[in-house]
Amino acid sequence: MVAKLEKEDHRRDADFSKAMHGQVNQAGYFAGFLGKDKEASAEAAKEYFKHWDGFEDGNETEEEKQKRLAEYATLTRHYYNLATDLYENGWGQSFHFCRFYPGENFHQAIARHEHFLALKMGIKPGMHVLDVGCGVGGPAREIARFSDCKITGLNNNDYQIARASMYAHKAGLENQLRFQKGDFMQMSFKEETFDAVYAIEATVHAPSLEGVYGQIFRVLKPGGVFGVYEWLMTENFDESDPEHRRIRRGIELGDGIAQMVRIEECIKALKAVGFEIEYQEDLAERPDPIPWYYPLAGDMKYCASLSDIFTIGRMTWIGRNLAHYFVGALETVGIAPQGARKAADSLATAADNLVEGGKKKLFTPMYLAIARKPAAH
Ligand SMILES: CC(C)=CCC[C@@H](C)[C@H]1CC[C@H]2C3=C(CC[C@]12C)[C@@]1(C)CC[C@H](O)C[C@@H]1CC3
Repeated sequence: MVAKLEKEDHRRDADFSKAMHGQVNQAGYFAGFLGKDKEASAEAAKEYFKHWDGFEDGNETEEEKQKRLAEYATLTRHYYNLATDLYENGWGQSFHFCRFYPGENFHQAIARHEHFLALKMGIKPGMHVLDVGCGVGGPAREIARFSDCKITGLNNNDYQIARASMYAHKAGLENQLRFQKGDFMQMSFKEETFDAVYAIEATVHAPSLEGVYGQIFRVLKPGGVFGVYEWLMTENFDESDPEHRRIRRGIELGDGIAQMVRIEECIKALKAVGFEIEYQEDLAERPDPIPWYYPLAGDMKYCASLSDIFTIGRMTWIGRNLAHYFVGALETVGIAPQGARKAADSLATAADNLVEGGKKKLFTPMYLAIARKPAAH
């Protein structure tokens, strides 16, 4: 019965995705953006923003919060229905942050962050690895090449799965990569399937870290390793401070997150499901000369290549205004779907709050934990 209902849900989501995004094309954002079905896009925007409208300041009742947590799967799916093309166009195919060295360009730094995780986890050639919340597969392609392993990508958004599969094919990596639709809170993999599991800035979308880490623990082989870059509020975050709550809410709203918790809760959750923590570090605390949030702050002085000028220039005052009025104009004349401007604006809100949270050290997008499932379990 459960399997039948799950199949029906999957079919419904797949139909919606096809209706909204149409044919998956290689051109990415612009062609993809204009080819959207207007009605389905408006529906995705309505379904996403109904969870936030009126509660932007972070003042909501416990009942409202519980409702959002219960509906995390639809909330996240619709967030990525709205955000994926904007992300790809503005950031690339690896949906995460990273540290930067002076002179290192944006895409090199992003790839190094992925290599660092693979190295810390000790991913070896031939291992079968699970990527939880794989996006459009940027990190999976990089880690498959870097470590010579096989990766299964898990994601609950059909559009992202289709794009990840298309890119894997284009890269000639079909033998190493496969992508599967699924909910990370109820994975359909058999227990003890994978040698290693990683999650890059993805498990923050879960309604409970213990829930998703418990699933990861279950599908790992005994002795297997889990590596995660987690989004968390730091020990400086004060729940009773309205400014802190406003920043957290801005990040949650703009990034499709039902609820973001503190570092200590992440550690507690890892231990509670049975992991032995081998390494933990907030990489945002390293004394780097360039802050992780510089691209979102539009800080042009750190650009290290021509392509950086386009990526970072988008977030300057001029770039942001151009994007705002351009998307707005396209929506007004009916070229862009209804809700496109609101989606783009909510990403701008996300950017502002991520930068503020980063500057005030209230938030980290790169809490690194390497945890092992005990061998004799
Ligand atoms: C949402 C989670 C858990 C992870 C994604 C992290 C980042 C890749 C995104 C967070 C905020 C996003 C924004 C953009 C790209 C992807 C993020 C950095 C844009 C730069 C895309 C282009 C738009 O015009 C502005 C966006 C600001 C926010």
